[in-house]
Amino acid sequence: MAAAGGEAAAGGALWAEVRALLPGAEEALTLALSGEVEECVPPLLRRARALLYGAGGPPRGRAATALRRLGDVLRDYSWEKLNAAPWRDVGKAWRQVYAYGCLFGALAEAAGGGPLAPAVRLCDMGLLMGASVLDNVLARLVRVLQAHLPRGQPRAAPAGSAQRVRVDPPPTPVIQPEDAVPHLHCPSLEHFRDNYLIPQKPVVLEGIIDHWPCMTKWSVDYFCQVAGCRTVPVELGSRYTDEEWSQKLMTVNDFISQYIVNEKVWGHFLQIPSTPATSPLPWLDKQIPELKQDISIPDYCCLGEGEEDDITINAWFGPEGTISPLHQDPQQNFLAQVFGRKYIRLYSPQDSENLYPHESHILHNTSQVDVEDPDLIKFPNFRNAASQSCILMPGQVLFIPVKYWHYVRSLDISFSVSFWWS
Ligand SMILES: O=C(O)CCC(=O)C(=O)O
Ligand SMILES: [Fe+2]
Repeated sequence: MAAAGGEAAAGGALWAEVRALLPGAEEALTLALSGEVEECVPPLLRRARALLYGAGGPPRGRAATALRRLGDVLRDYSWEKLNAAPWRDVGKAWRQVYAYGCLFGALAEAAGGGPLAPAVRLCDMGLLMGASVLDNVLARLVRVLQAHLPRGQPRAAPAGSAQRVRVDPPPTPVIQPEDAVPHLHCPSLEHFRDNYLIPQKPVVLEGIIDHWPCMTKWSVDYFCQVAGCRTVPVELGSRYTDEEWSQKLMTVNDFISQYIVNEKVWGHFLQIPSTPATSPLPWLDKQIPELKQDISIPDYCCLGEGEEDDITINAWFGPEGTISPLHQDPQQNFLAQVFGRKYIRLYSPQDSENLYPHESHILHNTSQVDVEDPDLIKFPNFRNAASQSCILMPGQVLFIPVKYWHYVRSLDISFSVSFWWS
């Protein structure tokens, strides 16, 4: 009895915190949308709102079941709209309906007093695929839910890993001094601007991120602890040009246990040096602000003309052997290495014709050449392309000028953060 009473009290505390995120009165939750949706949708939203406020406490029993179902219907209906057109053409109102579907579903789960992982997943889906509603309530709700989850455990070694045959990693490339990207320690803004930004020359900057909290805090275990239960977008496949490459949503814990901890096993079975990678999608920014607090925007970005809010921050977390094929991006880039090492090869945009970009529009920014094993019969001019290379070490930041071609291979389990700026 005592235990049940304790659980009820804990559930009550959770509901009180959840409820405090929502307006006090039913009409104050306006359900405003930024555009038109089909006329059957607003009554569904209002019905869900009435169920939420009607009980005076957490919806229970039939009210909870009805709220959960309405959440399902709102998500299913808007999901079809989200997938019926290219992403940029999907109306914001439909993404808001999807977010409301996630919100009502997550609230029904939280009210039910059961495990909270499904509610966390719904919040993440809404954050990833929906548009912000009620002053970004899903981000605030997931923080509350996470605080009530048991804190993630450091990962255990995979069962039987000690007996498995380990594959030797491919050798670390040797870089000739004449091909090495220059290194600079904390240059002044002017020196960087005049010698690297204006002439568009790559450089490795040292000493500029040593004070970032991520440098001491972040590790695979730390991610399991702060974000293990969070659903994030992941890219699976050794390189995005491969046929079997795909994107998937999965929890950080699942990604780590399947693709980071077991990566040597993969390498052994598949006899390939490279294994799956995580995503460049903005989950760091949107979903897990705890991690974003541990980094900052490099001061040198102020030399650009764009606004700080327009800087795109990408997180790259993957096992040893993950490859980003040779490609170019439309903005300047600071690629900051937090842990692990990366081998990076760079080619000037002036060499583009020697790099054989794919012909299709979608892969036009990607070279067809496998730079570490080029087919010189198929791509003979590749031998005329001049490259620079570096092994990016933890604490170093590589400046990649806009449109500069870059090829990246992780030499260890690696985490990098890139800042795309203009
Ligand atoms: O680190 C990687 O694998 C790729 C990084 C990259 O392409 C970028 O930051 O633009
Ligand atoms: Fe890139």
